[in-house]
Amino acid sequence: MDNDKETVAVIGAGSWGTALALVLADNEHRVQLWLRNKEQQKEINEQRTNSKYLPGVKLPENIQAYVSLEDALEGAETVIIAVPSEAIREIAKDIAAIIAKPLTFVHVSKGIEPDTHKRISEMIEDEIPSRLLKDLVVLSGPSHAEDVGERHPTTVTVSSKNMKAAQKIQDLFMNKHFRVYTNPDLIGVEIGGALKNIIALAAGISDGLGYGDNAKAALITRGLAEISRLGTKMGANPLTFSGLTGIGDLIVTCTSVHSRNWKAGNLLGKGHKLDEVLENMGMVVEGVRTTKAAYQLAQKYKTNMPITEALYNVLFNAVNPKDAVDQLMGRLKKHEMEDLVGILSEQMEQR
Ligand SMILES: NC(=O)C1=CN([C@@H]2O[C@H](COP(=O)(O)OP(=O)(O)OC[C@H]3O[C@@H](n4cnc5c(N)ncnc54)[C@H](OP(=O)(O)O)[C@@H]3O)[C@@H](O)[C@H]2O)C=CC1
Ligand SMILES: O=C(CO)COP(=O)(O)O
Repeated sequence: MDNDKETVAVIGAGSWGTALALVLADNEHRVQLWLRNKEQQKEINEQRTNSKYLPGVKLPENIQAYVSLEDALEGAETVIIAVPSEAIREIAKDIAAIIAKPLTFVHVSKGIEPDTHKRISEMIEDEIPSRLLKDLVVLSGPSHAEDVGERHPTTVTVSSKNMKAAQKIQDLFMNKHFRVYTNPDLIGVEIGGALKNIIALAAGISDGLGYGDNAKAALITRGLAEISRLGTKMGANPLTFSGLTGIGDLIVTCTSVHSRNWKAGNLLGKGHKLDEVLENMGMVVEGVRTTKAAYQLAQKYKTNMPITEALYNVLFNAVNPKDAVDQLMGRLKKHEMEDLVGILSEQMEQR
């Protein structure tokens, strides 16, 4: 493994930024972790814990927390952006105003922007001028911070327009607990990571309603079908959806009690209101915003996404979760492999 030691800035000390800082620190890099809360900074630097976002994990001395973005970026060649998708533009703009030379950026966020329908890498490209953007890499896959904090075996994928840069980030993070793959399909990797959160919210609702494993398996399988359908139309390689950033992340987020999206869905299924759920979570629930974006994208690309549509109605049109499930189950009968049938009949017609 090629692990040259370097100074890495991690922007965002939530659960994921902190867990990734730990991986980098285990690889003996010097980690400069940026956050906005002075109390949290003091706790990390003095007690070596981040009790709000990653309780029970001892952080090594080579992680230093900063509230000044300038200080966190000082001497860093690589910048990991680990804030919720809603904060990406603001943070990217702030970084661009500070740095003087091009740096490698890695984003680890999972979302799509409503209205613009931009992926995270596209939002970063909008905000950081190309002269300051050496390379841009995404890191995604089935990886709850809580498990990474325990150093449990975890696998993720990195992707970039420049695969040499992706390989460099693979080396930066890779260790015996954290295995990193590469995949050149940047669109597929970003779309899979973003859209699985919609299905995880739905799986949480299903569990909250007291429906069983059959319902969850159905949501995961048919969820993957609609993610692949939209993702392929947006330019992704369909094979990516059977990989870590597709089915892999869908499985972990729909089945883990650690998932913020599943937890929020679970409370909705139990009858709590969306505002109340989000207020009490204390951590980001990306699937809510992405449901809006995916609902708009389904219309734009004329793509059938019944689970996304049902969830959109629960979140934004006050449809009762049980009624939404009844509507999903009561739709017209259809062929399971409708996309495949469509492709095959087109091919037959062309012969
Ligand atoms: N948690 C996980 O296991 C994983 C998360 N992800 C993705 O990583 C991203 C971050 O998630 P996660 O770490 O869980 O989120 P958390 O809710 O745990 O933490 C969010 C962090 O971002 C900071 N933040 C929020 N808004 C702003 C803002 N406007 N400006 C600056 N900082 C801000 C928060 O700071 P403050 O405390 O001051 O509010 C906090 O440090 C998401 O896109 C998520 O989908 C991906 C894989 C795994
Ligand atoms: O993306 C994740 C795991 O891979 C985290 O999902 P949650 O935000 O639902 O916890």
